[in-house]
Amino acid sequence: MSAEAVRGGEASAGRSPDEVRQSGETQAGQPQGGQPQAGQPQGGQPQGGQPQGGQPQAGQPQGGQPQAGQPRGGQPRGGELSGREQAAAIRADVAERAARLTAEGRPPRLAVVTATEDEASAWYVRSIVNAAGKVGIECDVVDLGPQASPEEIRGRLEALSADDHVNGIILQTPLPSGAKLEDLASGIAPAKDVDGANPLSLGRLAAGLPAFAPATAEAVVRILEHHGVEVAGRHAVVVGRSTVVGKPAAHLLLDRNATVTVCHSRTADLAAVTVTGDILVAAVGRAGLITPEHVRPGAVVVDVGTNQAEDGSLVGDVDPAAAARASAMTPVPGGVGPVTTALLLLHTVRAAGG
Ligand SMILES: Nc1nc(=O)c2c([nH]1)NC[C@@H]1CN(c3ccc(C(=O)N[C@@H](CCC(=O)O)C(=O)O)cc3)C=[N+]21
Repeated sequence: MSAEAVRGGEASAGRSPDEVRQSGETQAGQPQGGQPQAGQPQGGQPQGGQPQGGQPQAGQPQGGQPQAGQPRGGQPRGGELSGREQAAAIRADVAERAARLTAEGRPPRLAVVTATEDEASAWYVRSIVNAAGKVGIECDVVDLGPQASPEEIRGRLEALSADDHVNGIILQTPLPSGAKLEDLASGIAPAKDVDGANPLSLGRLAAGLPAFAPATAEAVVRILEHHGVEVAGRHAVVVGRSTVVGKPAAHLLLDRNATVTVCHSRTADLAAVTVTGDILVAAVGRAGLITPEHVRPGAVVVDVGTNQAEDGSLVGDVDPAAAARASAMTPVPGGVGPVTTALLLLHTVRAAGG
């Protein structure tokens, strides 16, 4: 992958993570075996659904007013669904939990395993190390280099899984050719699988059982919750079917009672499908793939893409011009990305028992 790299881009569908949260009984984010949960508020009910008090919420028609798909005369458009404040709040919570764990003599520790020179991945690793340091999580980067063999990577994951000092493990993507995340990640102990990459985690997620969700997929639904965007009963269209983002995001949305459609590179007439979405999630890894014509007027758009533009800047999968048609849209940078990193840290303290 060169110019384009995404969290879970379709092209690199070789990654996974997971978690779940049910809108009821089983909650997600809980590793098996009575372990602590993954980044999820206890108590079942997704919060953030509908704030009381009549404040206009992004992406929610007020009082029977225009629905997505109808012109929204007079409604504010182009609202921004920032992830920065939410990420800061999550990190503050993580810092408290980490301090408690450290005081108890069991400092939380995350291992980041990487075998790539990909720029987006390198950026993410630096950002994890940096953020972990600030919240009091110890972070080891295990750089195996782009020539690492699948056996070598798997061996490391198994050793880290067996290491009592390590609470969380993330295997960065992309991987060297011939190595497949879905394959290798089965070497990550489910209780330490903080980016939900082990196929067991994804299976549990799909089955509605507790598991860590991929941080990026969880960030999609958390950002919607945070901004009070109603999900239940609405049509969510997810573009991209990677194991790290598209598929798990679809499951998380389904768990929150959305009606979910998943599109991909072989979808015939993509725009005809995406314009039916009240909520549109773009997780493909191609800059500008989603144009204004793909967006239902009044829809809420979540842009998961982190593509490097020719000038080196970071751009999403969604053409910024689409914001004018949306009632609200996540920015890139400053949207899903910061929440993703914060959730990975939250999963780590959860895995550590905090
Ligand atoms: N197993 C695995 N899981 C991943 O989730 C994963 C991965 N491998 N490999 C690499 C990609 C990349 N990725 C990003 C996460 C946050 C930002 C992020 O926070 N970006 C900032 C801005 C960055 C900038 O300004 O350059 C933002 O959106 O505001 C970016 C990229 C996760 N990835």
